[in-house]
Amino acid sequence: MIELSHVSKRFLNGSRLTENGRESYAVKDVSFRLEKGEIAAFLGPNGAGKTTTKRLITGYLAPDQGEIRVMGMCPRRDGRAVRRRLGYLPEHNPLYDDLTVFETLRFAARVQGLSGPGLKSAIRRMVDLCDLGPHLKRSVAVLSKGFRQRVGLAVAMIHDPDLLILDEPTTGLDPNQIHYIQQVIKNLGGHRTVLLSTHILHQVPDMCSRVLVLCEGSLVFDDRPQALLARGCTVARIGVAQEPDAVLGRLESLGHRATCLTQDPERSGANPFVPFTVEGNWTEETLADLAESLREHGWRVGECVLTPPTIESIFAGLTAGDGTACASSG
Ligand SMILES: Nc1ncnc2c1ncn2[C@@H]1O[C@H](COP(=O)(O)OP(=O)(O)OP(=O)(O)O)[C@@H](O)[C@H]1O
Repeated sequence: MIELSHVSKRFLNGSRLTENGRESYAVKDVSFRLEKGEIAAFLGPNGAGKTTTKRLITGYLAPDQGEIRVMGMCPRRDGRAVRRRLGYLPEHNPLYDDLTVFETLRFAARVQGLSGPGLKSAIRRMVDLCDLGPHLKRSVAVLSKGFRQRVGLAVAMIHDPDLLILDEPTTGLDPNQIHYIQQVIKNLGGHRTVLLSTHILHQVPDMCSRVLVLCEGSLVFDDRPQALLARGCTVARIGVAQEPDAVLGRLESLGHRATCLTQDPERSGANPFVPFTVEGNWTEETLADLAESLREHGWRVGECVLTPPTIESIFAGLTAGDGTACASSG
């Protein structure tokens, strides 16, 4: 369905070098293949190269190196044919405020070359899928963000595309609307391929069958969500009755990355222990060793617990860029 093979893209902004003297690529030697029916989360920190990759897939940009195939076609050479089978919901969901919902759908259908009974049934399908029936006569200008997003999704899908690219489809929505959009997207899997970027990571395991993570232009992860979760390191939570800076310094000198969990430890009341999280692939044994080495330093150590990894902590480790994630195993 989509195949990228060693694709690179560089923007020439006068300077082609980064501060450390390396050539700067927006996308660097990226290869992946998505099959029909897959719902893939396309993740990465700001500036990782997600939008550039999506623009390469849609044919808006040409790669400097490598090859892209979308449904067997080259998105640059066969741009029109590719776009006929591709739906795109951009992050800011541009809609015409002076049209009603019905007019918006009709306009989108016409732009896709639909007319007559085909146009009518396409609108009906989208009204059912995105539950827009009671809102058809409303002006887009007065829609809530959630309904606006449903209309954007309907516009992107009105021509029944095989491939759907969604840019942050649930950002800024309330939990009910997020749930609704998630269900719509989940139901698309099987017969359509969906490439979806989001910063709301905890949605990913439930919604997606595949996860791609970009970092500084390179693909750093490509597998199932379960494989991503399995990569996580168990984090230690530890309470120490001591000045946070002293504890952080001590942990750092022992080779651990730690964070103080209380902004203002003075206010922690009767409890003298300041809580910290310490990254690493901890076990009960290695955590006990750490506590012991802090006690040997003359400090009182309180609660020590292991906390399972979250998708957010795994993502942070994958995209830290300094290779230290999960390195400090206690
Ligand atoms: N048209 C352009 N001209 C010059 N540099 C660009 C252009 N588009 C993107 N870049 C640069 O390429 C890099 C990747 O940007 P891109 O927008 O693809 O990242 P992103 O992962 O989509 O980020 P975000 O999550 O913030 O949208 C960034 O350093 C960005 O500044």
